[in-house]
Amino acid sequence: MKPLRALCGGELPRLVMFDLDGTLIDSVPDLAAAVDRMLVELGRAPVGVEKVRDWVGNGARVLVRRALAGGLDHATVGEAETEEALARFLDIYADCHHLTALYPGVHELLEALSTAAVELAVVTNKPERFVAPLLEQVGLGGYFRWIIGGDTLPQQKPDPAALLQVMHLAGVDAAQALFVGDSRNDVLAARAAAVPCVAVSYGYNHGRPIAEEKPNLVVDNLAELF
Ligand SMILES: O=C(O)COP(=O)(O)O
Ligand SMILES: [Mg+2]
Repeated sequence: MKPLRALCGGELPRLVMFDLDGTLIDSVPDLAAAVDRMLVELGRAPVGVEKVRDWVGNGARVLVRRALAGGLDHATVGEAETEEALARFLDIYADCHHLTALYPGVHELLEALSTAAVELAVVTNKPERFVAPLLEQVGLGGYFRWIIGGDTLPQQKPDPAALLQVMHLAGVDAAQALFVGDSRNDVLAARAAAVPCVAVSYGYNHGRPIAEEKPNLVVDNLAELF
């Protein structure tokens, strides 16, 4: 696991925290199906998977607001409209997990890290209630000691609060930890927590190359890490 050691001062990290959507799982086909069903129920036109791919990354509430606005800028969407649509979306998405799949290399990396007794966590902006069932469904049920969702704490990424919380629970400082994500929010959260950040090139970053955010390392497949 040479690339991991190189990022953590020559030692293996003691804790690796992972983003979920776009990093471990390709969840956009299901998220898009749920967004489109919500829009149709509200009497609007569906938007399709490519648009939704660019709108994921700031949690369910922002995703729904972007869908209502038809674009990234959702400032004009009203509160009552948001609440009604969000309730529908959460209800629909709860039954919409059959298209979600693991990315290549994920299972192998998690297996290698847990064999090396590295602690693992998920830090996602996705609502917490969906995380454990999804991990179970894609065969990652047993790997993660801590799961922080987008509604677990008052703050979401890019705020570093969730990363700091997991490091505190694990008794690990920033130099012994690593964060792996796919979006600008992940790189910013890791930087604010002073944790080295690996970014995957295949995820969801509003259609922009993640290298622009200057993570410590970019990989095309997580298997490159070991
Ligand atoms: O639900 C989202 O918006 C994205 O979640 P993520 O933080 O796992 O990428
Ligand atoms: Mg992500």
